[in-house]
Formats: sequence, structure tokens, C-alpha cells
Amino acid sequence: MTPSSDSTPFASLLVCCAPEWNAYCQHEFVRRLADGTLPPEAFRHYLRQDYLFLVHFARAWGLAVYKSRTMAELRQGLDSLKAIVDLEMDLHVGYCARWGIPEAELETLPEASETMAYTRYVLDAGLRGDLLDLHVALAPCLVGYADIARWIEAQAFTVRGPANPYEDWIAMYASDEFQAAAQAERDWLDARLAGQNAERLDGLTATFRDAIRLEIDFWQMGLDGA
Ligand SMILES: Cc1ncc(CN)c(N)n1
Repeated sequence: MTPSSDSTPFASLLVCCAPEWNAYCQHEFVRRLADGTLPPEAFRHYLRQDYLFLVHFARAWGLAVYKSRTMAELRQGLDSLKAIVDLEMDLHVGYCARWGIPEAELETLPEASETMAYTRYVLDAGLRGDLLDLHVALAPCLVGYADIARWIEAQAFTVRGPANPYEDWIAMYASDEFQAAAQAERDWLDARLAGQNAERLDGLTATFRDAIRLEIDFWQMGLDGA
């Protein structure tokens, strides 16, 4: 990673991974969500696997609790874990039901290899590294979806409102609440990345790039599921 003097540490990480980041944020799956032409079966496949993703995402925040060294870190991990288990999961299950996927089906789903690869990669990054490694592996998920929602909002071809069957999904990630959570994560990463030496930053950049590539595979899995 070649840090630039006029940008924040996390922005420098993004610059280093710009080709992958753009391929992720502007993926065909995202474009077709934006203009409402995504085949419903592709979205359902994505929703089913995203349930399994969220289970492991919750486990990753459990790992963040375990890896914490201060009470502030411990509280941050616990709050994120509770937000997923108590809130996001219920929202997701309700959302799946509206798309015709009953909760009983979610509980017995076979896990796609793309889901397995991504979630276990994140958990492994956290297990073998420290809290910063884990947050960097999680960043494409939190910061990425916030950037994707903003990108969607900025495109001329985007259809908003009831004419787009994916309006709720776009609105959720474009919401002030989700955008604020992503900004808090950017701030946390900026504070922790500052002052890391070049070798450490190279390792973190590699983790970040791998996690983005696995998010791209997750979108592709959704498209291929149709
Ligand atoms: C695969 C994936 N990546 C990110 C997000 C947003 N938390 C999600 N729900 N699913």
C-alpha cells in the first residue's frame, strides 16, 4: 500500500483496491437492483444465502468481543452482535417472508460454497489476526453496502419508489441509520490504520482486497442462482 498524504488511511486503502471496489459496487447484480430488472429468483437466491451470511456475520462480531482489549471495544462488538441478532435477523426473516421464503426454509438451507468461502475467510482473518484484521475483513460488508446504496442513488438509470421491486432494499441501505453506522466504521478504521507501518498496511490491504473479491463472488452467486 502506498499511503497518500492528502487522504485518510481508509481512503488510501480504498484507492489501493479501486479496481476490485468498483467491480463490487457497480456489479451487474447491483445495477439490476437499481433499475429493477434483477430476476426475482436471483434476488430470492441472494436473500436465502444472505440469511446464512448474517448468522456468520453475527459470529464474527462475537469474535470481535473475544478479541477486544478494552471495555469500549467490548461494548462496540456486543452492540453490533445484539443489533444483528435482535434486529437485523428479524428484519431479514420478515423480508424473506414477503418474498415468499418461509422461516422454516431458511433454517434448513444448504450453504452455497460462495457463502462458506466469504464468511469463513472473515472469521479466519479475525482468528489468526487481531481486532483490526477482523474489522478490515468486515469493512466491505458494512462500508461497502453503504457506498453501494449511495452509488445506486446517484445513477440516472436508477428507479426509485413502488415501480422498483427492490425499493425497500435500496432504502434500507441508503437510510441515515445505516449510513451513520458505516461512517462510524470508517472513523474507527481511520483511527486504527493511522500509524501502522508499511508492512502491516500491506497485509491489511491484502485482507481487504480478498474480502472485496469474495463479496463480488457473492453477487455473482445471486445472479447465477436465477
Ligand atoms: C453478503 C453481504 N454483505 C454485506 C451485507 C450488509 N451487511 C449483507 N447483508 N450481505
